[in-house]
Amino acid sequence: MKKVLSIAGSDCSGGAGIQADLKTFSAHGVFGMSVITSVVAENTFRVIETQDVKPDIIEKQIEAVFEDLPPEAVKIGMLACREGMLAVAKKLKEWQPSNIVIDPVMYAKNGAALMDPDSIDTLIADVIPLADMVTPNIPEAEKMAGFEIRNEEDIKKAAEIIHEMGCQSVLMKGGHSENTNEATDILFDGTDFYYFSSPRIQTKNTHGTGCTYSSAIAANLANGLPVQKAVEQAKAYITTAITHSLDIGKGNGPTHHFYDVYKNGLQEAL
Ligand SMILES: Nc1ncnc2c1ncn2[C@@H]1O[C@H](COP(=O)(O)OP(=O)(O)OP(=O)(O)O)[C@@H](O)[C@H]1O
Ligand SMILES: Cc1ncc(COP(=O)(O)O)c(N)n1
Repeated sequence: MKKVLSIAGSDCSGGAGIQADLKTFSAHGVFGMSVITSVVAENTFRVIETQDVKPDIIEKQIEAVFEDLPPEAVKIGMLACREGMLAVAKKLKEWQPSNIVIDPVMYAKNGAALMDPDSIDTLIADVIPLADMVTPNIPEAEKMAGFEIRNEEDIKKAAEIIHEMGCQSVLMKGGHSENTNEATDILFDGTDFYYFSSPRIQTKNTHGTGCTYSSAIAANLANGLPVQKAVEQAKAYITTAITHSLDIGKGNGPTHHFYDVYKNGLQEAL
C-alpha cells in the first residue's frame, strides 16, 4: 500500500485540515499519516483560536515519519507562521520526497486568517520551490502574485508568476469564481494550460474542499497516476464529495468521503 503524508493544521470539527486529508487518503486506498503544524479550535462557522505547534516538534514529527515510513507523496496544508514554514522546508530538503502538493492555505471559509500575512515572503522563497504542484484558490493566488485577478487572462498570468517562484506546476482553483455555472480549475505546467471543469453545485456546504482536493491529487500521484490524470480524477472526487456534502453544523458543512464517492468519482472520470 502506498503511503501519503499530510503536513497541515488540525480542524477539530473534522471537515478540513488533517482530518479531511486522512479521510480522503482512506477513500483512495492509501495509508495516511499526519504531521500537525497547528491546532485550530474551529467548526463549520467560526475559528475560535489557533495554537501553533513548536517548530522543533514539527521537525521531529517529520523525522519520525520519514525515518520509518517514507511516503510516496506529501500534501502540505496550513503553515501558520514563518518558523513553522522554515521547519517544514528544512526537513523536506533533507528527505527529498517525491510528489509534494502544496495547498497554500491562508484563510478559513469564514474569513479567519490561518496564516500570518507577514510570512508570505517565506512561503514564496522557502516552501513553494519544493512543490511539484501548488493549488491556490483565487484569493491566495492574488496574494502570491500581487495583483487582483478579474478574468481568465489574469488567472493564467498569475499561474505563470507563481510557476516562476520555482514549483513544477500550478493548479488555479476556480471555486471562488461564483458568477459562472462551471467550477473550472486551470493547471499550468510551465508550458501548457489544461482545463478541468465541472458543473457548479449550488450548496453552502464546501468546508474543506481545498484540503480534500489537494489530498486527492497527492493520493493519486502516490498511486502512480501522471499529473493530468491525477488532477482529472481528483476533480471527479471533489465534485462528487461536494455533491454529497453534509448539511451538518450551523455554517458551511463538510464534504463527504465514503469509499463509494471515490468509486463514483472514478466512474465519472472514465
Ligand atoms: N460549488 C462548487 N461546485 C463545484 N465545484 C466546486 C464548488 N466550489 C468549489 N469547487 C471545486 O472544489 C475544488 C476546491 O476549490 P476551492 O476554490 O473551493 O478551494 P479552496 O478555496 O481552497 O477551498 P476553501 O474555500 O474551502 O478554502 C476546486 O476543484 C473547485 O473548482
Ligand atoms: C486546519 C485547517 N486547514 C485548512 C482549512 C481551510 O480549509 P479548506 O480550504 O479546505 O476549506 C481550515 N479551515 N482549517
